[in-house]
Amino acid sequence: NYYRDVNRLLHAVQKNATKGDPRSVVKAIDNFCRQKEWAMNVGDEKGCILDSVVSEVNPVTVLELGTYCGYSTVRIASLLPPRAKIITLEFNPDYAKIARQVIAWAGLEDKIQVVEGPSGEWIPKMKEQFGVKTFDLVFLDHWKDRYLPDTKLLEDCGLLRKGTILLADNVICPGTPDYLEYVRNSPRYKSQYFKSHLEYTKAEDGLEKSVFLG
Ligand SMILES: Nc1ncnc2c1ncn2CCOCCNC(=O)c1cc(-c2ccc(F)cc2)cc(O)c1O
Ligand SMILES: [Mg+2]
Repeated sequence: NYYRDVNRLLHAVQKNATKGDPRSVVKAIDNFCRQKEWAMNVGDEKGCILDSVVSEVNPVTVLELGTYCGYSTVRIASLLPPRAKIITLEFNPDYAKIARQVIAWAGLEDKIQVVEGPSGEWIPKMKEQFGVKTFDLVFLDHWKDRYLPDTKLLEDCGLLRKGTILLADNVICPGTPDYLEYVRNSPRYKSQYFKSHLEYTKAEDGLEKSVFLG
């Protein structure tokens, strides 16, 4: 079952990655998913695009929607300045448990807060619960039909500021048509598509980077 698979992914990290070395954790997961079992991490090809956006934005406050095993969480956190923080929301408690251990192996617990529960419930509580004013970067990688409602929720809760970057995974596969239509046609966003491939495959996929104009 799916839980056993993610457990094997964790063991591959603990076996092949150097404790405290985030990039070796990323490498170990990519090798495992390429050679042993596909898993829905953003992967190494789209991961490089993610790295370049993170390095360009140099965010202090990051929100990630959909932690899964923590691959992109570790990838982002490894590029953040010292005081920067990531809040990452995961709905599935089994995934959250694995992600916490992957994050601990990478030695990034101090930068990352894994929050369990549905994004729709937690986004309205961000300010009061975590003292967040606005996010500098939001990485959307959770249920594809939640990208649009959660983006509107982030707007309504005043969690986006002029210049906040939204980076969305899987806009082609599995696809997020309503979200794409919104960010590409709304006067409140400037959007750009980064063509790539579905993690560990030759299928087309890509990331959509959208700047909130306020
Ligand atoms: N806090 C929260 N609130 C609400 N919902 C939440 C949540 N936290 C998690 N969830 C639930 C969903 O989490 C996982 C979402 N990710 C994907 O489904 C995904 C699927 C594929 C894929 C699969 C099969 C194919 F054939 C082709 C592509 C590829 C990807 O890169 C994906 O990211
Ligand atoms: Mg994804």
